[in-house]
Order: sequence, then C-alpha cells, then structure tokens
Amino acid sequence: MKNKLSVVKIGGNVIEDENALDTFLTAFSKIEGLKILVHGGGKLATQLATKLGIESNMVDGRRITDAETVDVITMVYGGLANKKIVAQLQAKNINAIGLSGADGNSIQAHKRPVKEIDYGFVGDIEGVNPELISNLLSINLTPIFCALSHDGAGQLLNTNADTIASEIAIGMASTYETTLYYCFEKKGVLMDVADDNSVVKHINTATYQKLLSDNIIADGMLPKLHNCFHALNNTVSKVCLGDVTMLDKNTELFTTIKL
Ligand SMILES: Nc1ncnc2c1ncn2[C@@H]1O[C@H](COP(=O)(O)OP(=O)(O)O)[C@@H](O)[C@H]1O
Ligand SMILES: CC(=O)N[C@@H](CCC(=O)OP(=O)(O)O)C(=O)O
Repeated sequence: MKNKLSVVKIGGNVIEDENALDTFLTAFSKIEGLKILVHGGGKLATQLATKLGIESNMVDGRRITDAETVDVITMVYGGLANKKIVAQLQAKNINAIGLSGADGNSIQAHKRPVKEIDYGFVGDIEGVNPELISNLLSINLTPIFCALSHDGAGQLLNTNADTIASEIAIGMASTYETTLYYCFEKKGVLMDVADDNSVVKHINTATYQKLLSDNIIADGMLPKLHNCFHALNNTVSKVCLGDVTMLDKNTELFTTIKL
C-alpha cells in the first residue's frame, strides 16, 4: 500500500493576513503524515510593485511578468513570503525547507510562447523532480514551495501557485496516495459566492460541466477547478477545496472533487 501524502496550497488572501496565516500554519503543522505546502502571494507582489512604482498587469488571472516584475516576484515569493512561512513552521516544530523550482531542479519549465499575449517571464511546467522531493520527505523535511519555476538556462519564471500545486501532486502520485488541498478564504465551491453556507460538497466531471454552464464558477475559481481536474485526470486520488477548517477535519463543510 502506498504512503499517504497531502499537498496543500494556500492563496494570497490567507498569506497577507497575519492571523489567518498563523491559524493556517497551525492547522497545517497538525496534518498527520507526509505533507508539502505550496504558497502563492500574488497580492503581496502587487503591493510591493506599487510601492516601487511598477504597474501590475493581469490577463486571465495571470501576471504579465516583465524583467522588473520577475525581480519583484522573486523577492516576494522566494524571499519574504517563503522564508516567513518556513520560520513560522519551525516555531511549530515542523522542519520546513523553502524551495523555488530552481532549488534542487525541483520544477522545470519553459517560458510561455508568445501567442496573442506576451506574458513575459511566465513558466509552463515541463516536470517536477519527485526523487528530490521524496528524498526530502524521507529525512523528515517538509518542502515549502513558492510560485517560481526555472528554465534550466538561468532564468527564474513565474508560475501560478495553483498550477505548481497540481503539478507537484501529479509528480508525487505514482509514489504516494496523494490528496491535493486548495485552501483559501471561502468554504469551498459556493453556489452563491456571497453565501458561505452554499457549499457544493461533492463535484464530479458531470456536475462540473453543469456548474460551468450555469456560470456558478467564475474568476479565480475557473483556473483553480481546471487545475483540480488536471490533477485528477493524472492519477491524483482526491482534491478538496475549502477554508482552514477543512484541514483540522472538524468540519464537513468543504468541497471534495473526484472524477
Ligand atoms: N462558485 C464560487 N465559489 C467560491 N469562490 C468563487 C466562486 N466563483 C468565483 N469565486 C471567487 O474565486 C476566488 C478564489 O480564487 P483565487 O482568488 O484565485 O484564490 P486564491 O486565494 O487561492 O489565489 C474566491 O475568493 C471567490 O471570490
Ligand atoms: C503567472 C502568475 O500569475 N503567477 C502568480 C503567482 C502567485 C500566485 O499564484 O499567487 P496566489 O495563489 O496568491 O494568487 C502571480 O504572480 O500572481
């Protein structure tokens, strides 16, 4: 039987709120068994860019990443956000190790080809390095990934954190029984975004199509659910979406997705 592995992604809304981040990291530290954290930080990057007088441009939820912006996101994702999380997990007795995709060649990518839109230094993932990640897990380290990949030729690339989480879960799924958790500020996929009690508890391929055609899923939820099904179609066992209470298993109010 395969060992269980939890791959957990947290979004920018949780990271930028110190209390929410602490609550999340406490819940994450209590997850039993092997675990990996992937964090975003898009809002923090936008805030720092504004302070530096650099305009942020998003197209379809993806950041146009020019040369100045790739420096900003490297500072924020690989530096401030990643190292704060690692230090706070150390304080909770989790031996966390922070990684970008360049560290240990853990996430290989290529610069997105220019079609109608030039996204700049945005990376499309080619593969992850499951051996490295398994080795880290085997010596009791907990990998903490930020939203940076690399092209193998010296260039760091910006890759959406939801995508990094699904690709890592896929990369690990042949070795571990892998569950992917998307943890954000809502209780799951909601029928009405304004009503936190309207959680859709179970989604499968058929109900996903219905939610799409009824326009229930919008904005950031569109690429997130695309990543969920991409993971499930590539041997990840289960995907769950919800707020922090989903992790401590004290609630049944979250969304579980299976094919
Ligand atoms: N049906 C829905 N259920 C829940 N959230 C939804 C839904 N449709 C759109 N959203 C929006 O998607 C957002 C989550 O996407 P995003 O901001 O990209 O997440 P993250 O914080 O993980 O980066 C929610 O904050 C919510 O405003
Ligand atoms: C290419 C691209 O758009 N990358 C994202 C990476 C950060 C991220 O995904 O952060 P959240 O999870 O907090 O949204 C960005 O720069 O905003």
